[in-house]
Amino acid sequence: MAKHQFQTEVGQLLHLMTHSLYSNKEIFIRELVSNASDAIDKLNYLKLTDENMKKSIGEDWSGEINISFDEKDKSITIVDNGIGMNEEDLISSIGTIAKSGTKSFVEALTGDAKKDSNLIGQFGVGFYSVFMVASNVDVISKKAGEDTAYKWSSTGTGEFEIIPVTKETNGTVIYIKLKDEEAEEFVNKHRISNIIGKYSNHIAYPIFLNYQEEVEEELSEEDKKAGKEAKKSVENKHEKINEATALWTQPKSNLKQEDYNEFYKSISHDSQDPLCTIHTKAEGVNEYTTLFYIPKTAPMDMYRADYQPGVKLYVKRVFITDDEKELLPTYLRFVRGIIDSEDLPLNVSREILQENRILANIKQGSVKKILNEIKKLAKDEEKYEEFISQYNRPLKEGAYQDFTNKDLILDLIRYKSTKTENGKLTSLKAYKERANSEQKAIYYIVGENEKVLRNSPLLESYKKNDIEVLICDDKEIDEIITPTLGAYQEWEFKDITSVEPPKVEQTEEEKKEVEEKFQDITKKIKDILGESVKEVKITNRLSESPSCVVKDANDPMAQMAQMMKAMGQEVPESAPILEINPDHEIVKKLNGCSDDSMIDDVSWVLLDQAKLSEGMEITDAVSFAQRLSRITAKAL
Ligand SMILES: Nc1ncnc2c1ncn2[C@@H]1O[C@H](COP(=O)(O)OP(=O)(O)OP(=O)(O)O)[C@@H](O)[C@H]1O
Repeated sequence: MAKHQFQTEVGQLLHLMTHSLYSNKEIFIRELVSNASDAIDKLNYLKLTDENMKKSIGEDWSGEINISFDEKDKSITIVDNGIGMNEEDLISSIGTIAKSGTKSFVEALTGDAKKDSNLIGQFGVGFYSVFMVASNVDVISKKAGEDTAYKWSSTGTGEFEIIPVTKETNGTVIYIKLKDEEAEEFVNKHRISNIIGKYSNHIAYPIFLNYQEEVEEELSEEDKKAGKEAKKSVENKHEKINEATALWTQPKSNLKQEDYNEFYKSISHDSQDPLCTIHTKAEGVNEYTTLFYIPKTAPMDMYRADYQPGVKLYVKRVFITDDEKELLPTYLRFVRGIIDSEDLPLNVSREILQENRILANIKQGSVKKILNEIKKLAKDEEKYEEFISQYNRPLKEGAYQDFTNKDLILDLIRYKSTKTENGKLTSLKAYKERANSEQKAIYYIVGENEKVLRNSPLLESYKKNDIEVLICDDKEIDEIITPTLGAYQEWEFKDITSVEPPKVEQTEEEKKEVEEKFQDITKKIKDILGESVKEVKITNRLSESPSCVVKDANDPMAQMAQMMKAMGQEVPESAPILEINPDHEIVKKLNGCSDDSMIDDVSWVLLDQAKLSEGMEITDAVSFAQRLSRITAKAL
């Protein structure tokens, strides 16, 4: 008898399952049935592709799931004739954490039972949900093609044990001894049938419910009159309780949204209905069916490098893989669903898949279809807000990655802007429609804090000229992606921190005159600030602020830095250009000032407060405070 300790995270998880996640307990049946169906999928595939396996399990083998219950024993048993597990599989699949996601699951728990139980499937910890209702679980399994069977048992506390046992056929038996307080609810024919009907109706294999029922003999009228007593006997029932047809093979006209929703829940483990359902049959050069869903809430692992892909590949209804990230481009990794191809060979290997032309066509068609459906969704403002709140970021990735569909994706992305308020967003199309047709550019500013961006002195001249500026406050992605976007319908994207400000009414002569007037002071400030600034110059982009900092657009190092950032490398910030406002009181007075220590202090304050207004860090906060005190003292 071999005892094993659960890995720490499994231990934590089990503790949570048994103590905290008490709402929606019924999903344990869905999770176990879905595992059984996956196990049959795997063997089905081997039967079709591996002659030895076909011989070993027999030509006539076909997958099925059997559920039985025992009222006296307070137990439910779920049996499948799928691929099964050997000792190693049992340890690695249901003892240790096979997937790194489980740790994040434990970390992501909110304490809200309903939300937390919704997380269960997303992290692939489905099996453990059984401990919400079980006091003891035995998993008896024999791997197809092997001789020894094993029994895994656990009470869901610190450890589990595995022993060899005898079992004739391949597959897995899950014996669930229910906690006393759960038995009444779940050891019940109607309850089990309802749960299966709700979550597992379209599992592609038959699910049978086996139970015993006491039946009374039907008496004839004569016998009744004669007072004969009806004999009672116990009958063994074997009833199919699901449709057992792959949902996506049915014509759309036969399916209700309700059917689609339940199927979605069974494949995604999400407890919410999907935001959008896209069912397509493609006929022509390639024949295939796709059924895609967009979840209401983005999958928890969307920003993890080891995210689980959400699309399963089938060939002629035979499951091939659910672990292929190439089925859709990475920016659509939130999409859930299936692709079923009529043309791919059954024995496709991963290598073949990656360079397969048929699959490439399917992928291309699927992306177009999904993007067009999102475009349709955009017509419903409320629904689209919901969508954008979850998926604006992956769409931005798409505009960067997917050159073919860039224009379509740009139409789907939404932005904050100086002309939107209260969390409302704008499309680029609407931006363009609002703008003066002479503008011919889309202006934007990037940073990490919306409030700082909205108050940036750099916006002053745009406001004065009634030019809208996009507020890109998702810095991590906007900073890399926006400069690479090029143009939207011929209007180039322009970063306002590195382009000339919009024109103000000023002749060349007037400009020259002002520059000459401030020539000495700008030189003095540059001498004081030294390497901290690249240049100091007079600007006409400001109205209320005395100064601002901008990037040097023509600096080849700045372009290089942009490229390095896009490749995920750390880049040292290069010195900015300090621009000062000749119409501002401070600058005017500074120009006539003869107190050198005052000029020194004010020069640094002009630089530091301009940096602070852009949300940048200043090098020496203590000196900044001291300078302000000195200036204030003199001014009083
Ligand atoms: N009935 C079964 N037959 C064969 N293997 C099984 C069975 N049940 C579970 N397993 C194995 O145990 C693993 C863990 O199952 P679990 O339900 O915890 O997660 P999962 O099914 O991989 O993920 P998810 O719940 O997201 O689908 C499975 O991946 C599978 O390898």
